[in-house]
Amino acid sequence: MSALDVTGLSIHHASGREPVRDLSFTLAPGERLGLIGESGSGKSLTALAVMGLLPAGMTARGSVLLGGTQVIGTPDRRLNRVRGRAAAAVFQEPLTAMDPLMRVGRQLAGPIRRRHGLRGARLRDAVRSALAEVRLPERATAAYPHELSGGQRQRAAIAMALACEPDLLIADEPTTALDVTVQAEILALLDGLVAGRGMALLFISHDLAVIAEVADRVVVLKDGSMVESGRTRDIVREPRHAYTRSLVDSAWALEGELDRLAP
Ligand SMILES: Nc1ncnc2c1ncn2[C@@H]1O[C@H](COP(=O)(O)OP(=O)(O)OP(=O)(O)O)[C@@H](O)[C@H]1O
Repeated sequence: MSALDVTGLSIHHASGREPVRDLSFTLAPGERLGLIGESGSGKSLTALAVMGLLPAGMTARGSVLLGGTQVIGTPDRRLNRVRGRAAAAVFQEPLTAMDPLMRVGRQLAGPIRRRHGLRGARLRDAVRSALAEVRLPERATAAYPHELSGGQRQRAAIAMALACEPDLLIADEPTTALDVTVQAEILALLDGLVAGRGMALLFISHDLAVIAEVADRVVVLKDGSMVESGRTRDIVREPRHAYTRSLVDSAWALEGELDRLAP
């Protein structure tokens, strides 16, 4: 069974607009797929539709099979049993997933307790090892989210997503708000965690260089439609669509610029 099977997904807005049109892609267990496109191309709405979390006024048509469960048209209370286990998400701004008034350790304890039924000292140990897994120091347990740096907050949000032991991790621009060194650390962390746990990964970014680092295959979105898909290596070497070519050219131009400035 696929970790995710999206067929003919369209997203409609009450105004009559269709920000995502007829999108299809599949993710096998343990596979890593990148979704790339410029701002407004429909990447985030696709991620939300996969989780059954579209904002009010938006509806999805087509089919989204998440771990074998049809997401489209399924009531929230049933999807709640699927979310977390079949898929968990991390977003650009980790604070969206965190309660600003609750210490990090307690926030992490919630999903761990629900998933594993642990209490007391065993729960505290599990929280400690979840923090260690994302390379956060033990003292982060007692911190409020605003007391952590942006990179540390993203690590905590990743730990919360992983606490549910999902088969699929959806990462929507998880490094975009971070500075370049921290970005590289978070990417390396995600890479190791996804490999170590054998999770599938849907990685969303507007940055081809970032996608190339983590994804085996890529789907290119433009104005809500897929213009190209294939193995990342093939797409970087031989883009077929003019839009993909422009993404590849600008990624190489940046690389060239860095080479030129190198001592
Ligand atoms: N809640 C909403 N209500 C109305 N329109 C929306 C809503 N969310 C997104 N849109 C519109 O849908 C389109 C796709 O948005 P989406 O956020 O999926 O793009 P994106 O590719 O993720 O862009 P970015 O990289 O900037 O996040 C855009 O035109 C956006 O303005």
